Amino acid sequence: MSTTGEYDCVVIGAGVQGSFAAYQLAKSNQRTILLEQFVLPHTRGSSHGQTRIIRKAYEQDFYAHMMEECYELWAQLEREAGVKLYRQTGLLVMGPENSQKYQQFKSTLQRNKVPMVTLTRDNFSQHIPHVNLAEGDGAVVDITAGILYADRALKTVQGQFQKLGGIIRDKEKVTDIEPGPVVTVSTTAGVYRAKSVVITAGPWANRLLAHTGLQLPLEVVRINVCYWKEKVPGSYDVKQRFPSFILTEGEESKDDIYGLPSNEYPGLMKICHHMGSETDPDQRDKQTDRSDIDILQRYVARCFPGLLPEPAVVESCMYTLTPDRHFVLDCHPTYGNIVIGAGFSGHGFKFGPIVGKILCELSLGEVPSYDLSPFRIRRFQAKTKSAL
Ligand SMILES: Cc1cc2nc3c(=O)[nH]c(=O)nc-3n(C[C@H](O)[C@H](O)[C@H](O)COP(=O)(O)OP(=O)(O)OC[C@H]3O[C@@H](n4cnc5c(N)ncnc54)[C@H](O)[C@@H]3O)c2cc1C
Ligand SMILES: O=C(O)[C@@H]1CCCCN1
Repeated sequence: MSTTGEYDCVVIGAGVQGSFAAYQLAKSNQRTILLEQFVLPHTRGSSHGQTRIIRKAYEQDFYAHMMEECYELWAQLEREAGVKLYRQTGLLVMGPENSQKYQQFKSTLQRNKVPMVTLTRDNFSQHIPHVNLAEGDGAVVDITAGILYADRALKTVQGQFQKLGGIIRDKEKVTDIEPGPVVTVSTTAGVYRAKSVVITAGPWANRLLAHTGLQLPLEVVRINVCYWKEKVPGSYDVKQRFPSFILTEGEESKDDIYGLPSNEYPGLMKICHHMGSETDPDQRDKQTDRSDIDILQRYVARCFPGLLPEPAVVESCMYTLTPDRHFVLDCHPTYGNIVIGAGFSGHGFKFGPIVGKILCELSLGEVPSYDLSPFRIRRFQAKTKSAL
């Protein structure tokens, strides 16, 4: 059966960003439809899984600043829906004391007056048992950081969107976008017309943008999401107040290694490498490279003596990376009523509520609440191929 409809806005892609954009649009009284290619909930994109880190500890002030309001928006959603989405764990940031990256994390926390604790080599093991701090590494804790219950968050925001009258159509893949003052969106089941379209297609962003003559410099990588078994159950448990952590650089890798306390699978701690191997999003499981797991095994053996240095569970997820690892939040350069949220580069979940708000503002032609210069498409210059 074919469906057609007229809307104020069509949002393409029901991951965390599209779901929050749709919710914000519905809150602004926009007749909104959210289209998703797979049956919801699914594990084929970037927003699935039980947990994500939320933090203000960043190298850049603009992220720490956006997170101020974002924490409030998460709390607002929790109150509105009567669910718990956030749990404070603190975030331990470790890295070579003299490296620029580690120092930037530390100074951003200080400048933005984020409650924090600096650990010395002497008191480190008293506060963080069962972890070896590498020689020359410093350690600070962002006290306000924690974990978000990701799957639950997605379900909640989609539910709130529907309560506001929003429509979700899953198992409905967008196959064409025809730009114009009224945009026509064709799917495997129908045709929709809307004053504006928001594209939040995660790893598939360039597939959709191809219909609009735009390609962004995005690289899709597969991440092996590894869980490691505690030798003594409970050693790294969220209930024992073990924190989440980020290692900014280590002996094993120049890229971050990060972890979350045991929570979703009792007795298993999640530790991953913040980089993976390139993949086609439709062929994710054909990418079988395990070099990230090798790096992690060496790291766990060196620094987490209470874990077995072999992953007990490996799941998959994808990052959509921009060259500078900053997001794309912008209007299409040729068609102002096509709004793009893409390239969340493996750190976008925590920003969902604020990304949704910004994409809604762009879609309504309002002045965005934040300076979007780090997120504009024009920063890519020569790398952005416009086929028009
Ligand atoms: C292993 C891992 C760990 C992470 N850790 C953190 C963390 O600790 N903290 C944090 O803040 N962030 C983290 N992130 C990043 C965060 O999860 C992502 O930035 C975020 O989920 C991206 O959401 P998205 O909505 O852009 O993409 P997606 O979730 O991929 O959503 C895009 C959706 O669009 C749909 N779609 C695509 N094409 C079409 C089409 N043609 N028609 C209809 N629908 C379509 C897809 O099916 C998909 O559902 C992590 C990511 C991974 C993979
Ligand atoms: O966004 C985050 O907070 C984490 C940090 C480490 C890499 C993966 N994403």
